[in-house]
Amino acid sequence: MPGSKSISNRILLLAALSEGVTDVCDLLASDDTARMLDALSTLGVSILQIGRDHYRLQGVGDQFPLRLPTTEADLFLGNAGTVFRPLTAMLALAQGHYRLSGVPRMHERPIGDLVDALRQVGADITYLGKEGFPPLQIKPGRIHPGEITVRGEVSSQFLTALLMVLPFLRAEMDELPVITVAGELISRPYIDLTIALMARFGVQVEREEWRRFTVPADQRYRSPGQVFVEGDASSASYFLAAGAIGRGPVRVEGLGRDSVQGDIRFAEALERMGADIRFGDNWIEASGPGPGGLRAIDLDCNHIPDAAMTLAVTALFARGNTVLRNIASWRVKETDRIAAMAQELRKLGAEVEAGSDFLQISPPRGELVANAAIDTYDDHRMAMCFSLVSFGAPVRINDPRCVSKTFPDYFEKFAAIAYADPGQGKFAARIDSSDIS
Ligand SMILES: O=C(O)C1=C[C@@H](OP(=O)(O)O)[C@@H](O)[C@H](O)C1
Ligand SMILES: C=C(OP(=O)(O)O)C(=O)O
Repeated sequence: MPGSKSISNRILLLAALSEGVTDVCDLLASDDTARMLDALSTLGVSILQIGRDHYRLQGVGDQFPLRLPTTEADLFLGNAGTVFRPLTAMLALAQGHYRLSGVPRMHERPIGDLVDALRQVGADITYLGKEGFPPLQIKPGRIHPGEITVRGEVSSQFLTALLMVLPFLRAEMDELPVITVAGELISRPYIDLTIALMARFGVQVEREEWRRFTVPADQRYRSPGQVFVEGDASSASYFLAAGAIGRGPVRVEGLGRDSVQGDIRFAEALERMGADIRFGDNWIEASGPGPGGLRAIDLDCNHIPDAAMTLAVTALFARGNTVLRNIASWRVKETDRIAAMAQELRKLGAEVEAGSDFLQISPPRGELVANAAIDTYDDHRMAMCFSLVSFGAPVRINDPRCVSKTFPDYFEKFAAIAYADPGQGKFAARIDSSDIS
């Protein structure tokens, strides 16, 4: 598996904010990590590419207030939530003038909760377009330590962003910088991931439940020297589903039973659907009962928002009605994923009910509709998920290159599992640069 997007971008940011030199190995090569690398080097962080997936960063050091070598920059951050949100927090604390923008869809993805939270500690942030959304203008603020309250129900990335800069809100007296979460906190495993990676860079977060977070004074980010990025658990979900839908086995390498990524729990969902899952230290393997042998599932997906999309397409191969609950955050990601998923599944003959925060999917009574043209809405996960349809019927996937957000050679790898076992019947993939079928 290619490196985890969530780990890659966190490590790059933490390395940039550390004292010392960090060697980052097995970094994901994709649009989202390119946005982070470009932004950090524009901001004056020295980054050396040593090998294809190996980068050396010289951190700007831990200082209060935070100062970056570049004090004025216009940053284009694409559609990368794991870049836009954390950099907003970092630059709000830095004493400079920065403009942050992205693709049109990024300008429809909310950021108001994070901006409100940063303003509580003196950040100077202006909306350049619609109130509550990028693009943003950041100016030197009068940053002071204090209590921050942030809402947790739109995206966990706001809390992640605040946690990562919390060591820079160092109190001058006894007061500790504290973050309190208001309302429900969604996508919680990503917060565990943030805290685990901060610890690797020498900063221990203390928390009471998932409500109150603090960094005891005088902890600074220090480079761990060398860090390795685990394989991406969300990317693994497509291959594990392939193993479950076909007979498999399909083995993914680069992550295993002790993964720090929440999406590893996708494997449990497949198991509940009837797949056979095995874990090693550095691999996961899925095999299945074959087409038609899986059972539908009713699942609260709050903890696996990305991998849950893979379940929606796997549901086409399962007996019964699959219900995916607690997925309201899908509406503000790369596209409105609830609407997009419902629309495209229906093209295959599935019966789909889409609610504000759930999807119910019943597979077609007979065969899947053959040669449906699936639209991908510039959403990498739509393209990757719908490749699984090919286990049941030929399918065309429009604009497939959107996979470059997190997995540029996805279809080449997917085709490789097809060719690895031609005995599985009608399954074959044809790829050229503009068209996948
Ligand atoms: O922190 C992260 O790395 C991520 C958090 C999740 O977003 P939300 O917290 O908005 O659900 C997830 O969907 C995204 O792909 C990556
Ligand atoms: C939601 C996703 O991305 P982002 O990091 O841009 O939020 C995703 O990768 O599914």
